Amino acid sequence: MDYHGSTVDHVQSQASGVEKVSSGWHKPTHSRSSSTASSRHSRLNIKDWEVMDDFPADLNLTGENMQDANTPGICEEKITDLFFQQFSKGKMHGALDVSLAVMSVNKKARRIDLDAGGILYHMKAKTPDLYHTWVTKLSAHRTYKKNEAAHVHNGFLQALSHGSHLSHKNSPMQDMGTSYVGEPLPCVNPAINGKVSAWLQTQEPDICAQELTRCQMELNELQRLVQKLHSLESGQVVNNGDLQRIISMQNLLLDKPKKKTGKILGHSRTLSRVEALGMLSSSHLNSSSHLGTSVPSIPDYVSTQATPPAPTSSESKKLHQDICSMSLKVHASLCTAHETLAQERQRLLEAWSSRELHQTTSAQINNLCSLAELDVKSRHTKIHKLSVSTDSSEESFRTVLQRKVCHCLPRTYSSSAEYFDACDELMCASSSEMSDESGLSDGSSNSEPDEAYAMASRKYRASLSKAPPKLNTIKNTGRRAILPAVCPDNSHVGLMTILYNNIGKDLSRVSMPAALNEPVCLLQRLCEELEYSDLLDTANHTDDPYQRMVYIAAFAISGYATAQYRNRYKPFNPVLGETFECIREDRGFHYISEQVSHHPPISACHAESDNFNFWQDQRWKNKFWGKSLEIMPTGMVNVTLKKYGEHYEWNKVVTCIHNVLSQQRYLEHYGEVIIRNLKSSVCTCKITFVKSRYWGSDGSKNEVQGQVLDETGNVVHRFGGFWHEGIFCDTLPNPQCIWKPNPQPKNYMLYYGFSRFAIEMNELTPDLKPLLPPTDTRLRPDQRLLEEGKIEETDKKKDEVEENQREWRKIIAKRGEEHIPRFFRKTLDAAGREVWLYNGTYWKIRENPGFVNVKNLELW
Ligand SMILES: CC(C)CCC[C@@H](C)[C@H]1CC[C@H]2[C@@H]3CC=C4C[C@@H](O)CC[C@]4(C)[C@H]3CC[C@]12C
Repeated sequence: MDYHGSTVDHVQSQASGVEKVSSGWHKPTHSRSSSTASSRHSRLNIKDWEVMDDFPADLNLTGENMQDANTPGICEEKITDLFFQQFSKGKMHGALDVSLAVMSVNKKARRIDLDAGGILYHMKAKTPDLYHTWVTKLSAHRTYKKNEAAHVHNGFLQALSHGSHLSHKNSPMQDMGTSYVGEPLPCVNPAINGKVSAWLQTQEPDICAQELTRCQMELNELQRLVQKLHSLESGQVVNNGDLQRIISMQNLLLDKPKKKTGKILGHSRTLSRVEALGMLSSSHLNSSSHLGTSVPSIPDYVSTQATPPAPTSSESKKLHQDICSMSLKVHASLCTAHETLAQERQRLLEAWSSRELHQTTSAQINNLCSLAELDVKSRHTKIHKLSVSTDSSEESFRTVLQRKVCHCLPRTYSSSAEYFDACDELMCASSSEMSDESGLSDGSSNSEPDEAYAMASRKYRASLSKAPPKLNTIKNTGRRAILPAVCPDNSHVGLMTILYNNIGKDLSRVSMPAALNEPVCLLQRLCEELEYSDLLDTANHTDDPYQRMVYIAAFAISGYATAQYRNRYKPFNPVLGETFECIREDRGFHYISEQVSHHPPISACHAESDNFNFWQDQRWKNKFWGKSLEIMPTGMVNVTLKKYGEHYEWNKVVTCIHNVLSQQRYLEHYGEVIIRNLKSSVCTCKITFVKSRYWGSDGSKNEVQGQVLDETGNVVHRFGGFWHEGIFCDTLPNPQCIWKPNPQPKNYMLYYGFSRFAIEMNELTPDLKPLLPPTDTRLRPDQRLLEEGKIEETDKKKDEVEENQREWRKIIAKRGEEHIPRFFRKTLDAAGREVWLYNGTYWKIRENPGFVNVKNLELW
């Protein structure tokens, strides 16, 4: 399989050595990636992507066909009963459950993406034929598995109604495949058991299926009669396919809303399906069956096609009668089927809205949902569609008035121009798109074989484990060592429900309840990248330029360490003009940051010490793949070392939030970082954040490897390790561990997973308060309330802050003005990129005349 044509061809042949690349497909480059590489490829049109809500209308395969989906000439991948597997050199290297993955296809580009949460496959077919074959087979397999899942789901409910535990040996769940093996199935509360049981007993589970089968038989009979009549009277043979199409069109048209306006009303999904098929079929019918522009109803069709001017024979008279009576039967059966479906729907609705059942079973229902993933899939489809739009308009301001988590039916919010706390922009990207390529999926410029990486990785791990651990000695910094309140449990917050309730919105426009927030904002998250600023101090005292580079590299890696424990909550999104200062006498630096742009959101920061200057402006793009969200930062990080007058600059890698919508969320960083010394070409550094190898164990997670190269490209130093565990450099005169993350504070899981450094950031001491500008994050009331554990008040306050900001922005816009950041100015760097640089005023004003004596922004 191929990600990006020729690039990947090249990478493949290098990366996998003797890899047999099939005539049609290439192996996915899953394990190495380059965030920089992604920009090399032109972006394909988003509109060309379609999220498969299986099953393609024109395909008529059954899942059974998929048991043997080893399409010839399609490399070494195959679809087995449950999994998409990848083979290389005869070894199975990875597998994903195709039926549970979100599948998006791009026919034009012949691309297929499968997002299974933990694993993302991006594939490209070499020919349209192969593309078609794969889409067909994958879809057929998924449909088959879905039906199977629905069956199991049914079995599950029946088992519930009989009070049996599903993990019973012979439970249908056993057939579901390895993905469920070992997972404890929901334990059933007897009260619910009774309810479900009563409910199930009142319905005959197969009645609907029986009705439909009957309908189908009758329709077949009707079709036979019409055909016969037609050939008898006109001598023409009615095309079997035509009639079938008409009938299926009729079925679809039943869905169509009464009102036929140009605008799509009602249930968008049903409509789009109808419309899509309608477009397909009607154009097809127009050309193939002489039926004109409109699609007639069955009776119309029967009368136009089958009714002769006058009955010509007794045989045809008889046929007419038969057709009439059969039509009546079909009508009656359809009515019964419709009624049964309506009743079932009503029962489901009632069961769902019954508070008691709902509350007590929500966990179990969640489980069921994730098992069957049928409904979830359709939501994914919508969410996926939402996420493709870019977020650049003023209209993305959004306040969710009703923040309580609500499991009720989809609700729409009426507020049109709203401010939102972007994940409020988790999503807080400058743009969010469904992408054609990703850092992860990109062909990587990494040329070393996987084995070499794996070996080096084992070596680094062994060396790191021998290095003495960092002692958990809490140095007395005079700062707080604990947050005032523990974090709220947000496991009940159904993200899917929130997103479902916001259908039609870009992901980045969806506001979340405060229980999902952590009491730091993105300006503070940026500051956390300085937690290991001592590495820069060391670099500034290292005379050898190559060794110096090793420390700079370790610093660049260390900024990612905090992600290990920070995937349950999201930072506050700073409002425009918000600032955050951080003076760390103990570490010798002072830091200032400001939110300089709202659309796109940009946070600029600058820190200075005796040894270094550090600055960056943070902006990024989102790519949502259905289950995972990739964050692709676009700004550069800059460090100057005072002693050597050097300026280092590097890019950031992609951060992927896997399983973003579930509690199994985790963060991964991947891609390549290139560190350049802008003042001298004596050395450069390449760091690879290795994408977790899907065939590897947990041992290969969070791997990082790097090299310092001299001017001619020779490797001078090698280092490696894990961004959450430490970095070891074995080429130094004295091979050593150059960085290890600080041990986490006690009970850190109760405190948002914060490090000691993070705990200290938002502290507001009485001596500091009068010195801060009123725009400082520490003074932001909603964040303070959250820190104090007052969740409900936080929600209210957050609305107020956002409302305030919205009003202010409206006023500025009305005046035709633009907000000018106070402490940063926009300029172009040497490479012509737009950057935000510190304008030097903050610390001066703070010192004299002091922020209390100048005009400030009132943000809250
Ligand atoms: C639904 C919610 C609770 C999910 C949690 C989302 C969290 C994990 C997301 C939201 C915003 C994200 C951050 C956005 C931007 C960056 C800058 C990048 O250079 C490193 C990763 C980092 C710092 C992200 C880490 C993960 C992050 C904090």
